[in-house]
Amino acid sequence: MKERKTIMEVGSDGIAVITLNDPPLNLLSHDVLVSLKESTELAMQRDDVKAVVITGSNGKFSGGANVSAFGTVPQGGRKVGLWSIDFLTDVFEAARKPIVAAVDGVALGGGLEVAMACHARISTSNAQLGLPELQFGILPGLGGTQRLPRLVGLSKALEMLLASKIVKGEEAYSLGLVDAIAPTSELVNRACSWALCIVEHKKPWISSLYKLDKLEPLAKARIICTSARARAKKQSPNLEFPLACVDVIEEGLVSGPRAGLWKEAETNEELQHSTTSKSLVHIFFAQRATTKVPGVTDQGLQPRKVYKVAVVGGGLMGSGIATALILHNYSVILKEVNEQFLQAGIGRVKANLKSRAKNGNMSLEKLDKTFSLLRGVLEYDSFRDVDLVIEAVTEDILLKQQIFIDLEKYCPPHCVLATNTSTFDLNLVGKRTNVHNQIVGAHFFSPAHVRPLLEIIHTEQTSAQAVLDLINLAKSIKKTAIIVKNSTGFATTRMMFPYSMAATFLVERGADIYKIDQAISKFGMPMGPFRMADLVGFGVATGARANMRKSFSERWYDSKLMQVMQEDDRAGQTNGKGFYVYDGNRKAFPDPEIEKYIEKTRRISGVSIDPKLKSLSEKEIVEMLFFPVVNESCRILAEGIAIKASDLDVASVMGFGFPAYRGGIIFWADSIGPKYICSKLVEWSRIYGKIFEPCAYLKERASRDVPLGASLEQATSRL
Ligand SMILES: C[C@H](O)CC(=O)SCCNC(=O)CCNC(=O)[C@H](O)C(C)(C)COP(=O)(O)OP(=O)(O)OC[C@H]1O[C@@H](n2cnc3c(N)ncnc32)[C@H](O)[C@@H]1OP(=O)(O)O
Repeated sequence: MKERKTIMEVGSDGIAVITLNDPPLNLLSHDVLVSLKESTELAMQRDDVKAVVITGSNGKFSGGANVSAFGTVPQGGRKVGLWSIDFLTDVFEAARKPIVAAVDGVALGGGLEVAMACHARISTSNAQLGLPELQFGILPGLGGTQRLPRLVGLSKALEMLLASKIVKGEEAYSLGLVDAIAPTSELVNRACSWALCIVEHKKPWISSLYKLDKLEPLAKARIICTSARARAKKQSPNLEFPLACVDVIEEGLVSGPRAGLWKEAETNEELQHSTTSKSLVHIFFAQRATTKVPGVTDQGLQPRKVYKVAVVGGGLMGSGIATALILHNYSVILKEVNEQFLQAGIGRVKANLKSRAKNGNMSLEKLDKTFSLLRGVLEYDSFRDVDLVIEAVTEDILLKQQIFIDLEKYCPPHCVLATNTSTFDLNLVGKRTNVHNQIVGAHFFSPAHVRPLLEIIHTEQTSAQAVLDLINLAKSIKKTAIIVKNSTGFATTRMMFPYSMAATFLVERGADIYKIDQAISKFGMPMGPFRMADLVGFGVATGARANMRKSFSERWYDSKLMQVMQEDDRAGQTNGKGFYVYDGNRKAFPDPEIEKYIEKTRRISGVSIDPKLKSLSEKEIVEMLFFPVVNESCRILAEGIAIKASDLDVASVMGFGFPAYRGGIIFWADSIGPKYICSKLVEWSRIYGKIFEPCAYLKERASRDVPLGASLEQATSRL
């Protein structure tokens, strides 16, 4: 028998408790909404029902609409406004009996919209409430754009909507989004009592849609909308949907909430079919798919509990990693080689915490408590009871090898031994040990306590348990992990090297540094390759570059530009002079002087200006920088280094800031088509050589017009 999507129980007090019942998240599928409608109508008809309480099974109210159904035609066809206006507004909110929401767990998107259409809301203090629809490039579609501003005020609503911000129950209460807080064990009872109080006129019966007290006067509201638009444009100049969100809210303020509801429904109908929304939905699922790892997560293994972690090396990476760990309540030992380095490392961790406190993300009391989880050491003696070690010293293979010899000697047998490297072959790192099954790569991105990606690398010999333990640790420190096979540069460093290489290749042949950076920023990257090189610093990653050059010599373009600049004491943002010059506030300015370094580099390399490359359009610049990245990503897939294409999408977005609304590198490439990309690479490789030559995987997919993101099985089934 088909399980019912809502369960209704009528108590002796005359309250019908309707429970959304589609675990784990009670997503609002068509079936769930139909069932909610039927149960609500039944409750309204029954004479023994005085009021209704809506709640969710499995400790969760609802995670909102099922986003995998976006853009598809729902069962029974699509009628704009069917659920938002015909049901939630005209049946549910207009009901003759009061309805109270009892919110635990999550009430997100459509889930919160159902709760806001109720006449009161009781929540637990830890419940998570929000309208994160904009993270999918759509607007709330069940009246959220109209009800949220009327419950919490326009400014707060815009802040929550435009940033997809989720608030906890306590904050929701202080904002007026919920009417009372109750512990989980008493939640439904409290909601029932509240509903009875409404029936007995002891509590107000409020329709959120017509609430006025929180709304700013129209003239002020219009100013707020105008500045919200300006902020949204500045923050995401390529995106239309944040502006559409403000328009829809404003329509409701100017012409009334019902007009706002219609505009919301019509706008959403369009947005759901947009490429932007499809790309963002893709990234959402791609991110969740990263930790489904054949041979690891399908083996019935349980992750071991990690109590104590050691970090070797207190430099920028090590201190960032240690910060990330203590921020998530791990006890951490930080090891350095001498007192001076140790104090510097500890100082960096403290500075990281202080900067969080300064930004209001942490109280001073919490800072002290968090900092107390860190202990600095100079010897390995205290490594005897650690569960996991992360080595994070400079990219020096001999040093790393020595450290792993020591780790084998001092750490317990179960201890996972991770190396934070961006390029080195793990077998080389552990070459002089006998613990290859425990060695795993943990490639963090700097600053490690901020950036959300972790690349986990395994060799043929790494045990599934070690990988699983690290996946689990990543989850607990809120990192998205992609799992890849051991090789030089792994997936992330390798997929991006052709990007900066192509950029300098073009500049040496006449393309303008600042025009390149501008084109790439306009495309949606946080900054262009030269501004990025300045930020990272020229001296950083020299060891990594040398290693990459050795492994990929046949398609490596060895530009001397940075070296020439370094010889003249230009090191990037750190010393105020790189491809840009910087003022005291770290503001970057183009520098005409740069031309002399480029000319010197041209003389060294024997390269001359190419008129075609000197006058590239912005579109051509984007293609010449990113198509080589697509090409290298194809090699990575062909060699089985990444498990699936969507992992590279996640890596490009979370590791390098590739715009999520383009879906990640492979998704974006497929939106252009492998045929076009391959034809361009063929054309450029004929003129400019190996660095642009398309690989066999790309050529083969292009010739058969099979998407690059299709798995091998999918690709084969199209034969
Ligand atoms: C009409 C409306 O206005 C439109 C909407 O409602 S749009 C949807 C709004 N809702 C959201 O944005 C919530 C998105 N989901 C989340 O943020 C998180 O999943 C969560 C906080 C609810 C739960 O997090 P967590 O417990 O870590 O579980 P998580 O792994 O993310 O999700 C569990 C499973 O549910 C799936 N899932 C979660 N939310 C989903 C959604 N809204 N639609 C479809 N699938 C969803 C995940 O893909 C995952 O599937 P898997 O097990 O096959 O990998």
